[in-house]
This record gives sequence, structure tokens and C-alpha cells, in this order.
Amino acid sequence: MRTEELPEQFLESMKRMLGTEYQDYISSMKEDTRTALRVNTNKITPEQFMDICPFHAEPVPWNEKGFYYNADVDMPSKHPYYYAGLYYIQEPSAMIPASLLPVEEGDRVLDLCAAPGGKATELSAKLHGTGLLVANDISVSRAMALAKNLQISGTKNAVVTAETPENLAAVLPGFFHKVLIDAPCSGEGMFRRDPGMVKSWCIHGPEYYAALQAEILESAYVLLAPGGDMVYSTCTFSPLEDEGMIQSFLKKHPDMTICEVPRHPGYSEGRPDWVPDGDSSLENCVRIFPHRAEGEGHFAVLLHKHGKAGDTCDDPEMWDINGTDMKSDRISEACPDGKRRRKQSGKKSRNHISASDSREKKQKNQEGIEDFFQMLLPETGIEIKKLSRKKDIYVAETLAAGQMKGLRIVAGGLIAGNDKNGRFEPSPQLALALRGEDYLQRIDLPAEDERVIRYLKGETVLVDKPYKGYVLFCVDGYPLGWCKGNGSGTMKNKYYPGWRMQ
Ligand SMILES: C[S@@+](CC[C@H](N)C(=O)[O-])C[C@H]1O[C@@H](n2cnc3c(N)ncnc32)[C@H](O)[C@@H]1O
Repeated sequence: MRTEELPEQFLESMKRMLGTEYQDYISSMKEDTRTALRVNTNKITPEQFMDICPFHAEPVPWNEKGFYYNADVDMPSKHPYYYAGLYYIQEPSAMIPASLLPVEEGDRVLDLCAAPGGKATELSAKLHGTGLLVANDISVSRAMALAKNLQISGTKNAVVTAETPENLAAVLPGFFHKVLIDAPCSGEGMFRRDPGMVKSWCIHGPEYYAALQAEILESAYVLLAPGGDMVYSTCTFSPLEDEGMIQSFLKKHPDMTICEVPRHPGYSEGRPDWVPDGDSSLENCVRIFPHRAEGEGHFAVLLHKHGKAGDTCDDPEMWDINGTDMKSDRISEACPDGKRRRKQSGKKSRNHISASDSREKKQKNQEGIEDFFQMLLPETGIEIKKLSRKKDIYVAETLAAGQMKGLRIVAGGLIAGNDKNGRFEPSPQLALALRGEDYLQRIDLPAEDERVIRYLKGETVLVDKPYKGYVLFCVDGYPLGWCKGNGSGTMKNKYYPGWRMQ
């Protein structure tokens, strides 16, 4: 980037902070940014991925799932593995916050500022289908993109909300074992990657964001259970938004302390000396500077809330992922087509399958759905009897009765399928939440087979076997979506149009 475009006030503050290193920072701003991907362990281990990786990949030092790639040579966002959700393309420093949060299987985890989902997809991978992930963003349109990314990553146990942190805190106090706040910030660390951020910085700088971050942190504190952990991160250098924000938060909340985290090559320490009366524990914060590491500017800190775990909200009935009836009165589903379907309140929209409208339609639905579920292995845990019916959508619910009442839910649980003109049609999300071996009837082609790209473009695909009914279309064993056979070997493409390769 052209460093002359950087605001003088910003450069002055960097000069004060960096001293003799300032020139190195300025030189680094003229270099190219590094590009990276993070392997999605919901689907594949880093070792398995490296065995099939078609790109030149080098490890990111602070995340064993992260790999740099060369954007001049490789285009991972155009590869079928991307469509199969095997990895998420992510700025390397942005891999730090979720990696610091010690998520354990079974945890209730909240990502408070989650869109478009870089960290939420990693939190989902850490949960590995257990517990609960609530991924929230204040913006409805960004929350829709977040829901899509979680679907492609194969997440089954998430609720996506578009709420203010205060509203969430009012409904779910002390509910979460782990909370991540990837706060909206002045974005100084992103200037090199996205020079457009400079303009936004001139409109809203560190003072503006610091006020917002303090409010968000207060709600996060309420949402976190005693004994729980919280990560706060920004992509800015401003001490006002980083160490200063944490220093004042800790002063308000003596039951919160900063935790030590493993130090990886490229990490710089937090700087207590950059804020008034900075506590020495602020050294345990993590900073990334582009002149010292292969990544953009970032700040992250892990905090622990003292107190007895389980003091609040530990009734499993309230959050069992096999719960049946989500009684939120403002539910809307993020449909893959990006349109929002608002649920009507009242019994009709929440009926169970067994209470379908007409007997004839019900019979048809049951036939279609049973044929389909005979092909789905019981180990998936997705069973007809556990599905609820919301209008024409079949959902494997995530939260039980009324727990999120009054909140704006964009997507909740796994959409298993739709009622299409009286017949069951499996959903694109379900395909991506399965392993190839989960469905008995499948077509599995290598990534190099031209039919894979044809499938992703929505074209008809020809195969040797005369399949009938729904078939799971896989690339190298990893599901991409559904197709449907009529016994002739010509497969009708059921890949979701909104996700097609252009
Ligand atoms: C740094 S971005 C998050 C990036 C995301 N964590 C990821 O890894 O993809 C900050 C997000 O905070 C959201 N946001 C802004 N103000 C918010 C608020 N008061 N509460 C919750 N989210 C907010 C923005 O819409 C934006 O998506």
C-alpha cells in the first residue's frame, strides 16, 4: 500500500508506540499480505488434508490447522474442496482468537460478533457437533452470510442470532461456558490488506470504537458463566481499544483475570506500558505486528471468570441438542437462497411431522421421508422422530423450549429437508453436515473429474449406475450436495442454485 495515504495522526501514534521499529513497520506496509486457509476439522484432519492438498501449503506458526498458500499460483476458493467445506479462507492472524479459547466438547459457546464466521466456524470445529454454538451478529444481512458459512462448514449444533449484546444478555445471563468477542474496531491492523479501511478510520477512529467495545464487553461479562473463559480480540493497534480496554474492564470486574497462553513464533507481548497504570498481566495479551510476523495487525487476550462453574443455567433440559420444540416467537430461518422466512406464531408453524395438514399429503411426506432415511445411517443421530416441522421445513432442533424466547433467530439447528409439493427433499445443509459414508447411495468422484465442476455449476451429470432416488454427490469422499436419479444414469442436479460455482 502507499504509506502516504495513512492518516498522520495514526502514523504519529505508531511512531510513539514502536520507537526504533517504526521504519520496519512502514517498510512492511509496502509488502504483500499473506493469504491462508484453515482446515475444517469438522470434516478432515490437517494430516488428511495435507495428503490431498492440491496447493503449495506452508504451516501458519500459531495454528496447527492453518496453512499459507500462494495466491499468485493457487485459487483455493475455486476448488471443489472449498465447496465441500474442507477449509475456510482466513487471514492468518485472524486464526488466533478462536485458537486461544479453550473450548471443550459439550460446552455452550457464544461468538458475540461473529459475521461472516471466520472464528465461529473454528469454534464449531472445536465443539465437533457437541454442545451448542450461538453465533451472533448485530447485522441481519451479515448474520445470513454467517449462517451460510456455518452450514458449509457442516455445523449441526448452532443457533445464529441477529441481536444486540444487551438483548442476549437479558435473556441468557450466565449461560455460556465460553465467549468470544471479536469486537468491531478501528481496523488499523487491516490497512495494508484493505486500504479502504483508512477512510472508515477517518470517520470513526479508536475513541468511537472504544465506547462500543466497552458496552459489548459488559454484556459479554453477563453472558459468561462463573468459571468460564472469554477471548477479546481486535484487528487494531490502538492501545485504547486493546490493553486499555482490558485494563478498565478488569478494574470493573475483579473476578476476571488475564490467562497465560502458549507463545508461538510471531507473537508479540501485550504492552502494559502503553496504557496508564497498566497491569503487568497485560503482557499475556497477544499482539501481531506485520513487521514481526507473517500476518496483519491483531490483538487478542484470554480472560477467566472466577467462581464456581455451574452456578447458573446448568439444566440440560434447557439446551439439549435433541430438544424438540423451539418456542421462540420471532424465529426466522436463514434459507440457502438468502431469503428469510418469517415464522408465524401459533401452533400451525411449529407442528410436528405427525400432525401434517391433510392425510394424503402426510402419507406422501412419510413415504418420501422414510425412503430417504433408510439410506441415512443411524450413527448420524439425525432421525425422523427427532425432527420438527416448521411450515414446509424439517429441522433437527438445537435449543429446547423457550430458552431463546424473544430473540431474533436467523437460523436454528440443522435444516434436514423441505416438503416440496408434498414430497420430502433433503436440504443442501444436510448434505454438508454428513460424512460421505453416512448415506448409502452415493457418487464419489475425484476432484480432477470434470463432472465435479459440472455438478457445482448446476449441470446434469451422467454416471454408469442406474441410480433411483436421492444420491449424495461427493468429491474424494466429501459430500457436496444431492442429485437425483430416475434409473437411467442421468442424474438430476439438486445442488443449491445460490451456492453454484460461477
Ligand atoms: C471484526 S467483525 C467480526 C468478524 C468475525 N468474527 C469473523 O471472524 O468472521 C465485527 C462484527 O461485529 C459486528 N458488530 C458491530 N457492532 C456490534 C454489536 N454492537 N454487537 C454485535 N456485533 C456487532 C459487525 O457487524 C461485524 O460483523
